[in-house]
Amino acid sequence: MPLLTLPAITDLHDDALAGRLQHAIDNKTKPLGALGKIEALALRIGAILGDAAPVLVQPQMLVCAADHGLAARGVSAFPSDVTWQMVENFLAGGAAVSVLARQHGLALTVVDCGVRRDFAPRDGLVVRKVAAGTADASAGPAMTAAQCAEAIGNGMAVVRALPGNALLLGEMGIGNSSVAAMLLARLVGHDVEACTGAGTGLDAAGRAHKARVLRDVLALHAGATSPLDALAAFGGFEVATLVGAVLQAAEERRVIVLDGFIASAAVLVAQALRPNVAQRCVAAHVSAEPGHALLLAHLGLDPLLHLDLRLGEGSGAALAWPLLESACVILRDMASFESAGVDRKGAA
Ligand SMILES: Cc1cc2ncn([C@H]3O[C@H](COP(=O)(O)O)[C@@H](O)[C@H]3O)c2cc1C
Ligand SMILES: O=C(O)c1cccnc1
Repeated sequence: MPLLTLPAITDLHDDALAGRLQHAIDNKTKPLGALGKIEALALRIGAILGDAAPVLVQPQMLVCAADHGLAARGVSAFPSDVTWQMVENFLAGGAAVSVLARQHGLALTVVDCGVRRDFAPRDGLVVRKVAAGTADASAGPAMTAAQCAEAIGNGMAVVRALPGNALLLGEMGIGNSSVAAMLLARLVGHDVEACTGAGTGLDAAGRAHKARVLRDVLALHAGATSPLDALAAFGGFEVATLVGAVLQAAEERRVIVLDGFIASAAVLVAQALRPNVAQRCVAAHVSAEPGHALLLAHLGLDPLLHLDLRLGEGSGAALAWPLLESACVILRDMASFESAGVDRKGAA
């Protein structure tokens, strides 16, 4: 009996639709290609939603939170308690992702995937706790295969219950930039040093310590080479839950909006499991974490924004959201040369 059945993700390739979308964009009242990357964005959203006049409805910001045993090894500038404190802040409406989600009309759902502290029930909180934090990955696997499967299944179930056709990815979990670095190093083959950044703000010595710890953890789990084994070895519950969320959203052909390094690491795992996932993705921005550019390049995704963000939470995805809406409005509402009676280049 498999622990979990992952959805099949079809290839979106559709020459007829791609042709219609390209024709629509090229006939808008502008020089060819003049809307730059917004044109590519419009083509992508149209392809994902299977519609030459796409409408984004009920966008969902999903912030998955959990704690990491590895945080005890001093790989973050902040203590693990910040994870639950920030969950409270998300729910109280005061965090960056809370205010940006409110500004842009994004429904915010926070998932307790494995935070060490329990939360009082309230609107906007979904409890899908696998355990109170992962085990220390420097001593053994962060999670068992069964826990990993449970978290992925949780992410699938959470998205299944959410309306809309767009999913924005967010996360919170002190220590999780280490998880993203190790997943990138293992699944793509980069040296871990190149994947390791300051996270919440380590200085040079702290970053060197972090890279040493991660190198040892990678060596301890040298046999964890498959996507699921690597995910179980390094964690975390929020990343695994996001993997499930991404797979479910991909199956349903929702537009998946990546945030920073950590949310993107969940997409890296999902794409390694199901190679058509990245077709459904939009990279909101490239974060200041050095691994993020490497990760996006591997996925073949071109980030919309370069803002030196290094926050996570889904904040960058929320900031990029208006660009997705603009891309759809351009496809739907902008006049064509014919409809507006504007002469084309070379017309008499
Ligand atoms: C106050 C505060 C708010 C945050 N919101 C997101 N993160 C971010 O920082 C963490 C990753 O960095 P590291 O691996 O160095 O711990 C994640 O929880 C991430 O979302 C935050 C971090 C802090 C301190
Ligand atoms: O890029 C990110 O997602 C990020 C970077 C630093 C800290 N937390 C998140």
